[in-house]
Amino acid sequence: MALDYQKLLNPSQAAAVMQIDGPCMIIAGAGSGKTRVLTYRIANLLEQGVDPFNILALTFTNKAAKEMRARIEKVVGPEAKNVWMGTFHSIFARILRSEADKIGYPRHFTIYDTQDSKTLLGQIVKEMDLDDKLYKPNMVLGRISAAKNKLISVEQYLQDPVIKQDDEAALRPKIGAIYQQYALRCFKAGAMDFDDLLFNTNVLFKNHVDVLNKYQNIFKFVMVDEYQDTNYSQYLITRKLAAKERNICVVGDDAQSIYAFRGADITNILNFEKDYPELQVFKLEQNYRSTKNIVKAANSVIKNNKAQLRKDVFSENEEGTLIEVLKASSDNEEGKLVANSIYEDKMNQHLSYENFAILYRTNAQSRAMEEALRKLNIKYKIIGGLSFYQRKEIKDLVAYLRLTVNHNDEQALRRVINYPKRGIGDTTISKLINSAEESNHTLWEVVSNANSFLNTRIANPIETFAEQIKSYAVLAGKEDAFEAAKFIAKNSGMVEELYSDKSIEGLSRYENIQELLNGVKAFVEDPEREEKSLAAFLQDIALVTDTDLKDAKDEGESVTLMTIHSAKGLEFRNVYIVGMEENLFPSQMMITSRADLEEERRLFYVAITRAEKKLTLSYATSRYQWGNLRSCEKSRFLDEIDPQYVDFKFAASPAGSGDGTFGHVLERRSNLLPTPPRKTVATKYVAPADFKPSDTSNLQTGQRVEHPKFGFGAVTKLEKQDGSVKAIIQFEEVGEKTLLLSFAKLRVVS
Ligand SMILES: Nc1ncnc2c1ncn2[C@@H]1O[C@H](COP(=O)(O)OP(=O)(O)OP(=O)(O)O)[C@@H](O)[C@H]1O
Ligand SMILES: [Mg+2]
Repeated sequence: MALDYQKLLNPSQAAAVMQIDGPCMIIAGAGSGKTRVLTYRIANLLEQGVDPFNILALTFTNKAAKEMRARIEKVVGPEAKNVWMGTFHSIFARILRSEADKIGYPRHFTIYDTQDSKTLLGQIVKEMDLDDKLYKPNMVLGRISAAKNKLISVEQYLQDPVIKQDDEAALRPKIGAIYQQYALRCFKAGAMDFDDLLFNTNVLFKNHVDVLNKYQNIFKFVMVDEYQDTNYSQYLITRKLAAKERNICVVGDDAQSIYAFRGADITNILNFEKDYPELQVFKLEQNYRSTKNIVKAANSVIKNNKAQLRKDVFSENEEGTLIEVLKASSDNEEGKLVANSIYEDKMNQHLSYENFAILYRTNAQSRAMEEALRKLNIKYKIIGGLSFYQRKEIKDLVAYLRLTVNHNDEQALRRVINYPKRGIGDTTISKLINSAEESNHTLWEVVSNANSFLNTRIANPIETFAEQIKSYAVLAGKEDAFEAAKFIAKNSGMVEELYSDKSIEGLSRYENIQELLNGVKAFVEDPEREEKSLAAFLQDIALVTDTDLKDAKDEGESVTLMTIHSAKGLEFRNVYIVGMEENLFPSQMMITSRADLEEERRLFYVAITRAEKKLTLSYATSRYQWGNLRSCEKSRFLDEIDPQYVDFKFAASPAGSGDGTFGHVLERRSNLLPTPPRKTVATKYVAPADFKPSDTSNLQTGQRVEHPKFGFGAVTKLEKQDGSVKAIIQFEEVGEKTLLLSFAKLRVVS
């Protein structure tokens, strides 16, 4: 049955959906249905008889792609499955895999994650005898990444006089040399980092016109969501793909461009108009997501930006409640206020915790929120931060799997060559690395022929290890991913190693390994997967983005916590934007120029426009940063919102209190709380499942800590005694305890 687009869409949306031939662009405000238009546009193409294999839709997260696919499938049926839909990285990783030989890569190339890239850069800086304080991996990776996203190759980087001048002025003249070595090492290891996936796609299309032709014929219709956040490398890929048919449709919002720091380029929107003079432009002005108040407040904020395309966004939804502002005396207090408010709204308005999201500027802010939510027994999930796949034990097992599929994967090899311990010491590993360097072999080639490089006694365990890995490869060639992974987890000794550790953390690491194996099993049993090999599984997990993890471990009804960056495109009934303070939001690091401040303001605009019904902003007048208590000033962004949309009553300093603390107001809030049933709001401390103790060798008095049994507390005194250190800690719930640091499992929370 054909869809009634006139009913599902407003006239401009419907017009954009019906326009099939030729380039089109929709640059419109938040919540105006851009993503909805793309979804129905694909549905319409399919209804018109377009082959799903001829449609390419690029989204910002895999999760967005999944949702879009599910919606289309609902209306047009299972053929929606065959539409090419995904992030730039996942789609082009797939294409690179089938064309890898053309650019000299193995078919089963590894994808290095950011951590792998940084580790490798650290190793290179050390090998080159450079100052690691000057050449911090994070900074170097940022430079290399920026170069790659502008398609600047190693050769160009080394030759460009302007770049040379820049690096010299920054007293970092060796970045080019590091880039060169880094690219070489990745290539030798058969590995690509995230930026390479786009860079190499461009290389592929540039050097192999036949390949480009092939994909131009496949992708007769190209669509891009969140176009404002594409970088040059992505822009060029889409331009090349659409060059033949010119059926390209992009949607975005210049007011929501928030990735300039990663090379996203607003000029891509302007270029688009130049590239396609026959372009049709559609305007969408009605916001369907949020109340009038929220939309007007968002407009009043973004108006302060000079650099933006003028557009009016309005809402026909209800007026809605005013924006609430909460003022707290500290970050912990802020957590409490937010948690209380969530609890209260959930109870009074019969909502589900799924309706709530807490958004913050930096991941570190989640700590105070988590603490407060846990105390009220409110379930939450964190998107981003240290994700499942970044945990040590998971990375260890995944390294075994990667090494099985691609023996040359140097970072994986270095990670597991002596884990679990098999008597291959650091000196030996250094020797192997040097031998590889000197003889111009890969590390794996040296490892698998260790006898030719080292004496027999040292070489034997190394060769045994190599044989082991080779046998895994044989197995992985015959069995599916699950059988292979299960065998490798056991045979490598990892399972036994973790099982023998009976501590709480040891147990949770063991469970994480089981969880990973469950994931592999689900992958293998998914009827929609054609390829069930270990290599296919690895590709799947290499491209999990932070936001995708929302689905990874669904713990039922829970509040969502994430950075504003990961909230792009999403919507929640009630939204809290916390940490509305100068130097935090806008971020101190980001406001050295007007352009940076405008990017921060766009980020604020993105945050506001995630809310459907209720928006709450909060700030604290003091906050722990780097272990010190600092006083903070409220964010200038709060004053930029037109006050007629804001309710400051919760933030008003109580008359006559004079000290500016929030005691009275807190009380007022607490009075508003319905008396919670005792069971739900237990004061008893509950340790989180993933509790991880910190290194406490530098513990200071005054620091806040968390103990798996005693809960939260502050260190009041540290005493040295017979070489060990005793800490006296005042716990909030159980009072003072004296603990020996060498035994106590403490997590430092600030
Ligand atoms: N014509 C319409 N009728 C009913 N609901 C609509 C209509 N258009 C959009 N919506 C709804 O409004 C909400 C926002 O739409 P959508 O997410 O597509 O907006 P967007 O422009 O992509 O927003 P963002 O800029 O945040 O990505 C969604 O819940 C969507 O289903
Ligand atoms: Mg959208």
